Order: sequence, then C-alpha cells, then structure tokens
Amino acid sequence: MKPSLQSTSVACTKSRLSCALWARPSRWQIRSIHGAHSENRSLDISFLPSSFPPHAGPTSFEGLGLFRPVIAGLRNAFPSVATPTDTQKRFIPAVLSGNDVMLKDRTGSGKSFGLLLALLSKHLSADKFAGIRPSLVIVPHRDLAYQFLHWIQHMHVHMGHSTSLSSIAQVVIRNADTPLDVEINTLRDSQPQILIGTPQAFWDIVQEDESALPLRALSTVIVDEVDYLIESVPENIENATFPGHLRKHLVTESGWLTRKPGGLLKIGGSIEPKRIQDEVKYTLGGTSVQHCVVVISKNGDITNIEDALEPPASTPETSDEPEIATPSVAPSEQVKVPAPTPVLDSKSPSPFNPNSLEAIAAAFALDVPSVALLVLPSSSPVHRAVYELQMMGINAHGLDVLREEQGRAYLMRRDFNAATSNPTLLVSTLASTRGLDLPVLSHVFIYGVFEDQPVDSYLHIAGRVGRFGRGGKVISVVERVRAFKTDKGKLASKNDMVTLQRVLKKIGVVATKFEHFN
Ligand SMILES: Nc1ncnc2c1ncn2[C@@H]1O[C@H](COP(=O)(O)OP(=O)(O)OP(=O)(O)O)[C@@H](O)[C@H]1O
Repeated sequence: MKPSLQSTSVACTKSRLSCALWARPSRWQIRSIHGAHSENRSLDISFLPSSFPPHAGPTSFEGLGLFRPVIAGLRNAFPSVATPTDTQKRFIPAVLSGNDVMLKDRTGSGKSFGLLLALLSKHLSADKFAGIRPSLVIVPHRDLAYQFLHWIQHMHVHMGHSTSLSSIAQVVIRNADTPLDVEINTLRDSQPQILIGTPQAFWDIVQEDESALPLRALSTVIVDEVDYLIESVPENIENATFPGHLRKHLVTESGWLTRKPGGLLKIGGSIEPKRIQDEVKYTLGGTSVQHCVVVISKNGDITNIEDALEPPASTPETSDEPEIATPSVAPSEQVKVPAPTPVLDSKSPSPFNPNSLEAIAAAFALDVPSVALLVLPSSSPVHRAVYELQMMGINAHGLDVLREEQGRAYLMRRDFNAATSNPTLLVSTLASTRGLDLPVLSHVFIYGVFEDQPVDSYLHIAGRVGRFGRGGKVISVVERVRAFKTDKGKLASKNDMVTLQRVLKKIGVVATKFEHFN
C-alpha cells in the first residue's frame, strides 16, 4: 500500500526536552535496539531552535479542536487537568492538523498526556465507516506502555463512545508467558486503532511476521523518549533503519522530517545553553523541590554532603486537586497481568552497599508520608534490593504499574498530603522509570551516581517529583569511597560524592541538608 502524505508520527522524550512528530511511516523498518549500546552517546537535540511563535490562540481544550467525547472523558477522569499547558496549546492543534512536529519541553509539562489527547481525538473523530489507519506509539519500557493505556482506559470509561477499549488501544509487549504466535494472532483478530509497545516487542513481531503490524499503513507514529531511543542505537547499524533513521535524519535534520517546506514544526524549548541554569530550576520543580545528598563513608557513617544548605521551614503542601476514584472497568477491558516476578536467590552476595540501603531505609522511614520511589542503576537487581529493604522492615515493592500496590494505585492518586500508616517504597531502575508519572510521589531516592550520562540521568530521575509546581525531595545516597573492578579486573575506587557534586554544579542545584541526618 502506498503511504499517504497525510501520515504523521510523534516522538516524545521525558528528559529535559523533546518530543517529535514526523511522517512517512512507509520508510520505517524496525531493527532490534533493545539492550544495544552506542559508543557515541553525545547526541543532543536539546537546543534545536523553536520555529513556532509563542502561543496566542485558544486557551481551552475545546478551543484547541479536541474531539468533544475525549474532552468529556478528560474532565471526568482527570478533573485537575482543567486547561492546557503552554506546550499543549501549541502542539495539540499541530498534531490534529497533520503536521510533523518535533516537540521539546521541560519534564512534566504534559507532553505525553497531551499527545495522547490529540491522538485519541484523531482516531475517535474519524468517520466510523471510512475509518483511519492505525497509529503506533513507541515507548522505551513496559510500564510506560501501560501508563498510556491506563490513561486511555480511564478516559474511555467516561467518553460515552461506543467503540470498545480494545478496539481503540492495545499494548504490545513481550513477556515470557505469552508466546509470540499468540501475540500475533491476537493482533490479527482485533487490530486496535492505537498500538502501544516497546521497540523490542515491535521488532520481535516484525521478524516473525511482518504483515502482523500495519507498518506501511500508519496514520501517526509517536516516539516517546526519542533521545533515549536514539542513544540506544548501535553505531554500526547497516542501512538506514528505524531508529537509525532517527540518528541519521532526525538529529542531523537532513530532511527526512521535512517532507514539505515548513512542514516540520519545532515547538517549545528554545533554550540557550547560557540559560540552562534557569531552565533546570524550572525543570526540577523550581524552589519547591529539595535536593539532598547523603554520603556513606568507608566506616559506615551517614552524613549530609558538606556545604549543604539548611532546609527551609516546612510548609505543608496544599492542593485543590481531588483524589480521583478509580472507575470500574469491565472485566473484558481489563489489562492482562503478566506472570509474577521470579523467585529471589538471596544466598548470592548482594551487589548493594548495606550502609547505603540502611540510609535509604532510615530516610524513608523518617520522612516519607505515603509513597516514594527508589531508582537503581539500570543493571541492578531490583528484586534483590526489594528483598533487602523488606528485611529492614520497609514496605518495598518492585515498581509494576499493572499491580495495585506496586504502582497502579499511584497512577491516579493526587492526595499529596495524605500520610499512611505503612508508606510504600517503589523500587525501579533508571531505564524503567523514564516518563513515568506517579503524581503522589513525594520523595525520590537515587542509589549512587549514574556513570552513563550522569547529568541527564539526574535530571530525568529528579523530574519524577515536583511536577506541576508541587514540592518534593530528591535524595541521592552516594559512597565516599566506592570499590569497583576495572575492565582488566583490578580493584580501584571512586568517590561518588565528588562526581555528584560536579553534576549538581553543572545543573545549578545547591544541595539541601536532609534534616534527620544532621
Ligand atoms: N494541562 C494539564 N493540567 C494539569 N495537569 C496536567 C496537564 N497535562 C498533563 N497533566 C498531568 O501532568 C502529569 C505529567 O504529564 P506528562 O507525563 O504528559 O508530562 P511530560 O511532559 O511527558 O513529562 P516527562 O517529560 O517527565 O515525561 C500527568 O499527571 C498529567 O495528568
């Protein structure tokens, strides 16, 4: 089938910036990118100039041209989302009108959510019989795929639209429980209008049966976390393929995106490097977010980093945002929960510094009213950390947005001040927290310093709190002397405190004392 020039696609990232929308899905081929590493990780699409004028148009969702039933679903499922953010005011009309858009803005500015509203509007407003070709939403990890589906599911309940949820959207992920051919047959039986999945899942399906995915007949492609996806592309990919295309054409702006003069709108984030400091403060929730650094010394002492500022007098956070009741979902529309996590081998040596975990457990017990997130480096065993924290009496769970107490319950809650008798610590890795939105999070703990792109990693993780001007604490726990093995197997040591000091300096953040460890 020949691709239509009306096709568009969107890509979106969760770090400091970016979201892109472009066309010509017929040129897409999917290559395996999962787990691949690039030597060249210096790609930076952060400072692309904005070619879109400041917004002066409608200020309501109705005025932006969203489909009425989608707005009805939004109002009932998300009453706190009353008016569009600046960035949504700009990109929603652009997406609806079929433009290719590259979007970048600060974390938590509503990029993903707004894209979903636009995508739903495009699909649901299309003529029922003429239909619209399907769309693909590519996200970096499973939990984000389900977060998207969860958002759609909650709006769908209130839309009063006759189309079933499974005909509107489905998640495509790979899990050991569902054989590939079952997944492919499901897709064949009921192809939804919006397919949400990870690159690995799409790649596996295409390899097995290319015709199972409508790659040559897509109406929109959204790529969320586009910078992350680009970074994970191996340098040596032969032929320009997806996301090799992203590297070669999107980033270098060679014209793959610009199918017609002026066809690509670059929206938001025209940030000069010299202004990055201001932008970072904005990105990280302004002055309402505190950044604490807890240092573990060789003898196990736990202290605040030197030169940390005294914390401001605490003022309880106020919010007029209501807690949202979870609407009931018909059993046929409920998301299938994959198999439970594997049993832990607790006898093998722990990769974690026990003093660091103890510091996290103590800080959590002393300071967290309801729910916090602990982010581990990407290769860390989450189950092991959960097990060790549970042994310390902490109500720790591996993050899994399909399970109520492991994350699902927190996707919708907005009762920021509520304290619970048994607060929850959700544990995850950097790779699987990208883009996640748990509005009720008050604290995020960071285990160590992320050696690969430490600044971006910090910005991304810190952005899980302080969303939409709310407060929060980012607490990094670092070792003053961390022993490690070099590539040649020799023992060496690093001072993670110094590395983190450099990161904070670079992004213009001054650490605040974590008061309980004074
Ligand atoms: N217009 C709005 N008004 C109030 N809240 C909003 C609005 N749009 C989105 N939100 C809420 O803001 C939160 C963050 O949205 P979203 O995840 O889309 O931001 P993002 O820019 O994609 O963030 P990140 O870069 O971290 O992924 C969600 O809880 C969403 O419900």
